[in-house]
Amino acid sequence: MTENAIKITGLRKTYAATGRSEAKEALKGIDLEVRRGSIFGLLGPNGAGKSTLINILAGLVVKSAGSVRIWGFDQDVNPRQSRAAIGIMPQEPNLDPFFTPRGSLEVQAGLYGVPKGRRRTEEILDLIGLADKAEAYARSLSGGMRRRLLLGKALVHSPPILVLDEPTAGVDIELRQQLWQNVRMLNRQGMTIILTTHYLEEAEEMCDEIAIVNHGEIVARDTTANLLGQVTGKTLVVRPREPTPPPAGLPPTIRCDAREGGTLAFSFDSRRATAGQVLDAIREAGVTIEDVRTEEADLEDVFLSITSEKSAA
Ligand SMILES: Nc1ncnc2c1ncn2[C@@H]1O[C@H](COP(=O)(O)OP(=O)(O)OP(=O)(O)O)[C@@H](O)[C@H]1O
Repeated sequence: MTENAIKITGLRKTYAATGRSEAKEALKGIDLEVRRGSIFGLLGPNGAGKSTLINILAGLVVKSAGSVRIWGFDQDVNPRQSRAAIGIMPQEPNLDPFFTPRGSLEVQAGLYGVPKGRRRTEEILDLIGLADKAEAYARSLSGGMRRRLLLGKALVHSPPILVLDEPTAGVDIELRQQLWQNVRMLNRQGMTIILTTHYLEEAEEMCDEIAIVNHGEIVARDTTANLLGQVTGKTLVVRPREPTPPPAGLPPTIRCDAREGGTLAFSFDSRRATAGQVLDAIREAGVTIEDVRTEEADLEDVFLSITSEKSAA
């Protein structure tokens, strides 16, 4: 039987009350399994509990209840092995400004007890594209280089699982692509990848499977394709040649709302009609189309469809 990369059961976290704030139940009993070898997306809005979950995996936050197994090691029974099985690229660059990239990687390897003969410092410098900056002080590195160094630090102990916490927030396109190339390559070599992101497009492109966390609970857990397939509502935004009110005479399956700026938004269910059929219906209803664009499903749509299904059930 194959062990999962991660197996979480009944995980709860309540942050204690402080003088200023009330106690906060950040995780309300999470069950989650992540398959070995997958690229797994953990999605959710701000404050959903993603960082809390990741920090528990990293051993930085102490859970209130439940069990966490990392690469088969129970965190409570084998804390050292479970910590060694995971590498975390944190959200915030927490680099010592006086270390060089080579120095940072060496220190990190030392912290994980990697013997000198088994360190992969030069290989990692190459991978993250910092070989020519190996002796530069961290404070002289660009934001993008710092991010890459954080990825390098997460890899020094050759963990089988890599966790990336919002790796592309505020990152330019070039760095984003480089980062994803690296991640794909590591995954091809067998590494399990877990990433959090706010961007559904990114998750759609990268992840095999996704869990959506909201208010400390998992509200959806499926393959990416299945999850996106749940969003069947589509919208065509039309700019009419002349100012036009929402036309009468549309089929009942198409809804029309007037938007600011004189555009009309036509919403329909993609299981019932194609965009071409909707465009025909719009023309038949007497609208002359100057311009048209589609609105793609985003994380919000997935949330809306999931929560409305739950409340309708
Ligand atoms: N140290 C803390 N003490 C008290 N409450 C906390 C602490 N850390 C997080 N919280 C609260 O727990 C909830 C979950 O926060 P968490 O940071 O895990 O969410 P998140 O999904 O990672 O959000 P983001 O995307 O903004 O990082 C939030 O309501 C947050 O205010």
